[in-house]
Amino acid sequence: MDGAPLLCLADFEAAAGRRLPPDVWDYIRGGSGEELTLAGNRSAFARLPLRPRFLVDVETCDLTTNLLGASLSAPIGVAPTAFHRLAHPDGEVATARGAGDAGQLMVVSILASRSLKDIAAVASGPLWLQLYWLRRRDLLAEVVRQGEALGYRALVLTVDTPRVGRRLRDRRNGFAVPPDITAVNLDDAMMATTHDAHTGTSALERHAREQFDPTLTWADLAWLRGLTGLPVLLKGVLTAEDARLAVEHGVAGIVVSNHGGRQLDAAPAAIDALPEVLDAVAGHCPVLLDGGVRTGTDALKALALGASAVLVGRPVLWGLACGGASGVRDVLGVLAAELEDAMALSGRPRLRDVDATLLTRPSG
Ligand SMILES: Cc1cc2nc3c(=O)[nH]c(=O)nc-3n(C[C@H](O)[C@H](O)[C@H](O)COP(=O)(O)O)c2cc1C
Ligand SMILES: CCCCC(=O)C(=O)O
Repeated sequence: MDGAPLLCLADFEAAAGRRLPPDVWDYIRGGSGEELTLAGNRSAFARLPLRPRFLVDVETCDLTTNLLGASLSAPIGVAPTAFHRLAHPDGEVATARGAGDAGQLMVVSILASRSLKDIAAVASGPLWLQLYWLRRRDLLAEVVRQGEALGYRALVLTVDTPRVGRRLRDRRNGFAVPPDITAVNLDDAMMATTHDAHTGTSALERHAREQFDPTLTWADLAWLRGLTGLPVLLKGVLTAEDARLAVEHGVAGIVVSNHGGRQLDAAPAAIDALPEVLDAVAGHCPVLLDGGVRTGTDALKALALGASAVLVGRPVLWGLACGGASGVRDVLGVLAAELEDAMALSGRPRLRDVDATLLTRPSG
């Protein structure tokens, strides 16, 4: 690691930005279109003040929680992001080690650059597997079977990506995935286009147009359910209407997310979409959130609104770039320490005390 101490996630971001090649850095940090949603994910958190209570015994704050049967040291996990070897040579194996050391959940992307088997072999914490709906259903089914056999505990189907958003940084850079980094859990021939660099276009955008199935509808979920006994969560839900449909289709959970501002630009900030989704779900399944979580107080705000946990995407890649497994452990550790601190300083020592009164004055 650099000489300067890395005390908050912004420190990891600055250090990672100095280490990574400019086109990879742009791929990681960028959003789509005018990057309104990317900025909104942060500014929406900043607009929510917390209402601390005092004269509460906060000597011990308990962050431990249980999510779909998995015990976690804190309600904070790793969001699925593609190609971790872009950030560190050990890729997802380092991430899984770091997340396990931190006692936290890792959601592994179907576009992981290490095998599901190697990741599972080092993981001491729970793993979930994220899916994109591929036109090649045979490959999708094979990945699901493999994940289930290896002990991945849930599937997270990302619904906000019928195609990849207009990411102008990647188009300007002619971004393509370097030839030595591949989505090893999928077919090499199918992934070949991800390495195809052309100025003015993004190889990942072109790849997704070819390989992701944009005809996916609610009716197709039954096919996925028929393949596996694993719980299925949907990632990318932003409205009450879709949340209600998700519950009707028997999902095990929902991740409120706008894909870190990388898909529909002008989609609502994740934290702003959370209340309507929670309202519609009415306790039928856990609701998680990702997008712009950078501090313990951000996490506390999402939990106060009713989220069961938060996930972080880019910060994990910053940790990886700064120090591999220990960098990931440290990023997750800083976030958990900040959350613990915020719980103490707001007079909410247990997660069950973290409720809407942290944000809104109770009536009466
Ligand atoms: C570089 C990068 C790659 C991503 N790859 C995936 C992916 O493979 N699957 C997926 O569902 N989401 C993917 N995402 C979205 C994340 O899961 C998550 O929604 C987002 O990063 C959360 O926002 P944050 O980065 O502000 O924490 C990716 C995000 C980034 C930044
Ligand atoms: C082809 C999709 C690339 C992974 C992804 O979801 C992202 O970059 O946001």
